[in-house]
Parts: sequence; C-alpha cells; structure tokens
Amino acid sequence: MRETIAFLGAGSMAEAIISGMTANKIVSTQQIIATNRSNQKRLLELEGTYHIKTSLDKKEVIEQSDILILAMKPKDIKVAIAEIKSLLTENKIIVSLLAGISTGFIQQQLATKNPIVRVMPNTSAMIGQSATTITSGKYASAEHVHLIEKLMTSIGTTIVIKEEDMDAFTALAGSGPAFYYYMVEAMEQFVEAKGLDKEIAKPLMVQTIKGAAAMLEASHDSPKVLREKITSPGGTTETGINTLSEHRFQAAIIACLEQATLRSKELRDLFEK
Ligand SMILES: NC(=O)C1=CN([C@@H]2O[C@H](COP(=O)(O)OP(=O)(O)OC[C@H]3O[C@@H](n4cnc5c(N)ncnc54)[C@H](O)[C@@H]3O)[C@@H](O)[C@H]2O)C=CC1
Ligand SMILES: O=C(O)[C@@H]1CCC=N1
Repeated sequence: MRETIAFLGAGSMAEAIISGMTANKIVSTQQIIATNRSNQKRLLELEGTYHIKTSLDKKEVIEQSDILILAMKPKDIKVAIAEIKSLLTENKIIVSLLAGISTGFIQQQLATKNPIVRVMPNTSAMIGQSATTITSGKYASAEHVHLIEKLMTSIGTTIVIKEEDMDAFTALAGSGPAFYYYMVEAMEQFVEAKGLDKEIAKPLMVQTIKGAAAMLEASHDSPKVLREKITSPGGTTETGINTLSEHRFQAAIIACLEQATLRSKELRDLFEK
C-alpha cells in the first residue's frame, strides 16, 4: 500500500496494530507515524521498537498522512476531534477504533465530509491474529472500506458488518480475548493449588485452546456436538460440565456479553454529548 498512516493515540491497541502491520510489511515502517496526548517517552519507545516515525506535533502528523487512525479512549474523542478538525483535507480517511462511538457522531463533530470507517480489532493484532469487524460512515465509499479492509487484513481476519451490530461484536471479539484469558487465569489458579509444574501446564493449556479453536474452525459439528464427543457417560468431562452448570457458567458468559454490549452503548451515551 502507498498510503501513509497516522495513529492518533499510542496506547495498547495502537501498538498491537503497529506490531501486526510492520511484521506483515503491508506498509513500510516509514509510512507509519504515531502521536499521543503528551507522552514523548512512549513515542520514543515505539520508535525504537518498530522503527516507525513519531511526533507530538499533530499538524505535522496529519499533514503527512492519508489515513488517520483514532486510537484514543472514547472519553477523549471530543477533544481529539476539536484538535484535528481544522487540519484535515477532505481526502483523508478517518478510521476509528473507539468502542461505542458512532461514525455519525465523529462526522458531526468533524463537520466535514471526510470518509469515516469504524473498526473493532482486538489485541491479537499484535501477532496478526485479530478478528476485526468493520463498518462505514455516511461518506465512506466501497473503495474506502475496501482499502481499510485490506489494511486490517495485515493484522488478522476482517468482516464488514452493520453499524448497529458493532456493540455486540465489540463484546464478542474486541473484548473477547480478555474473557478467554480470564478463564485461563482460573486454570492457572488450579495449577498452582495442585502444585503442578507451570512449565508443563502452560503449553498444555495453550495447545488445548488452540486445538479446540482449530476444531471449531475445521469441523462441521456444532460446539455442542464437539463437546458431547468428549463427554463419556459417567466420565470426567460429564462431572466437570455438571459442575459448570451448577455454577451457572453459561448464564455467566451470556450475562458478561450482554453487559459488555450494553457498556459499548453506554460509552456512546456518555461521550457523545
Ligand atoms: N485495548 C483493546 O483491546 C482495544 C481497544 N479498542 C479501542 O482502542 C482505543 C484505545 O484503547 P487503548 O489503546 O487500550 O487505550 P490506551 O489508554 O492504552 O491509549 C490511549 C492513547 O490515546 C492517547 N490520547 C488521548 N487523547 C489524545 C488526543 N487528544 N490526541 C492524540 N492521542 C490522544 C493517549 O495519550 C494514549 O496514547 C479505545 O477507544 C478502545 O475502545 C478497540 C479494540 C480493542
Ligand atoms: O475495554 C474496552 O473498552 C476496549 C474495547 C474492546 C476492548 N477493549
């Protein structure tokens, strides 16, 4: 790709994407420039690790860039837009990573016709394994979406969705890795309590998740059928599943996703004011 990409915000998500993009070589490191609110030390760190360009001068960053990736927290969006709106020319594509915040709000705050594409990646972008959803604003054409999809392919899989579904997919895929990590944390507590060797347990746990994920991908069986094939009557799995059921495990997962989805909507209500 020939476009120059600016990251406005240089936190965990920006770094995960920069790491994925630079490893994949879809753009050269010199086509990426990052800025943040005021943390020069952090910018130098990113420069050192990924050999990208950085600057605290937003005017300089924006002038150099074709694609601007908004990578600040939802609470900072209003101030961020106020800082950049007078620096934009209408050919620059705005990409938002922000949970909850709608393309309509960004468009209205910008008061320009810049194309806006909203994406929801996850931190597995760091190793090119994100599951990224994409949706577009009013002035984004199919070509704009295609370009951003191509860019996001460098950090994992992509799928274009309706904006109204973004809250739920933010819960499932944006926050998703955290929910799996949380389950592994519980398994680590078990390993610890049993006095098992962590060096043995960790690769076993990781391969078990990878194998299950690969089965979900490759098999024609539903998750339920896959589970039933492991569950011998009167065996260990059945006892384990019954215990999860007694602890209302599935209800807890559904409630977790419902609440995370709701929070995405709440972020919109809170910060689109
Ligand atoms: N962390 C994650 O797993 C994911 C995060 N996101 C979204 O990505 C965004 C960033 O999240 P994190 O990287 O976790 O946050 P973070 O707190 O690690 O980074 C935020 C960055 O924004 C910068 N910033 C704040 N105001 C700014 C401004 N006016 N101009 C330029 N930079 C500014 C901060 O200096 C900081 O570098 C959020 O909106 C979040 O919803 C989306 C998907 C996954
Ligand atoms: O927790 C959050 O709000 C962000 C959005 C998805 C993942 N992290």
